[in-house]
Amino acid sequence: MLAVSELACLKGDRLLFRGLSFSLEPGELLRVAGPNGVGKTSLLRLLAGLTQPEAGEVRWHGTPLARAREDFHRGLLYLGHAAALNDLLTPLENLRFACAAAGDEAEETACVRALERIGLAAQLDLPARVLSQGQRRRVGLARLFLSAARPLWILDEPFTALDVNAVADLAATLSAHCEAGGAVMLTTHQEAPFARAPRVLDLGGRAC
Ligand SMILES: Nc1ncnc2c1ncn2[C@@H]1O[C@H](COP(=O)(O)OP(=O)(O)OP(=O)(O)O)[C@@H](O)[C@H]1O
Repeated sequence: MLAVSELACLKGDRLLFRGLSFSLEPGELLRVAGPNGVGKTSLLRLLAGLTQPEAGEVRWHGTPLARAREDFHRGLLYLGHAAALNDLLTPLENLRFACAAAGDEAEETACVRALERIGLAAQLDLPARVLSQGQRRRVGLARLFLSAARPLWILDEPFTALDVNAVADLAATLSAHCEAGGAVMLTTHQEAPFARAPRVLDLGGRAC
């Protein structure tokens, strides 16, 4: 699905990593590990097309990303580590806006169902500014339930601020996506009860 070869990432005047090669196949869950500041978020942002690599190549189903951008972005769900909500809008409005911005036609009823599924049934009509950190995180994660058709999920710290039950629920959702033929690449500093242990890509040992 995704093939990364000889990737290098420069931030400011600091080379975070170089010569990074790995692949991600359907059904796989890949956890990017390593200490704070090693470059995990930078790697995910680079793969999501938000920044450019200093060197190396990313292929999507065998085609260099530069020539497969449209197809890649149709197949990708990227959730960054910040909740990125408009505080004046409700969870429902935020979710519909995020879907529209990503080019997804999300019916109101489907969005309501996704928010209920993620545990926000009682917060549907509240302004996002009054939500707790865990609830803000859940608004973003509700997109998972509207993105089954996107095979590749790249998630930066998706478990942050979630309670124990929500962590277990999210781990089950990600495991189910992989079992259905999707792939997940994520960063997290905490353990989660995945159905199968994730493959680990440790950036710590590769840092420059
Ligand atoms: N514009 C920049 N100029 C210089 N350094 C930068 C710039 N942007 C990011 N960095 C540095 O790049 C490094 C990698 O940051 P990144 O957010 O990718 O780390 P991370 O592994 O995700 O860390 P964490 O576990 O804390 O989330 C950090 O040391 C950060 O300070």
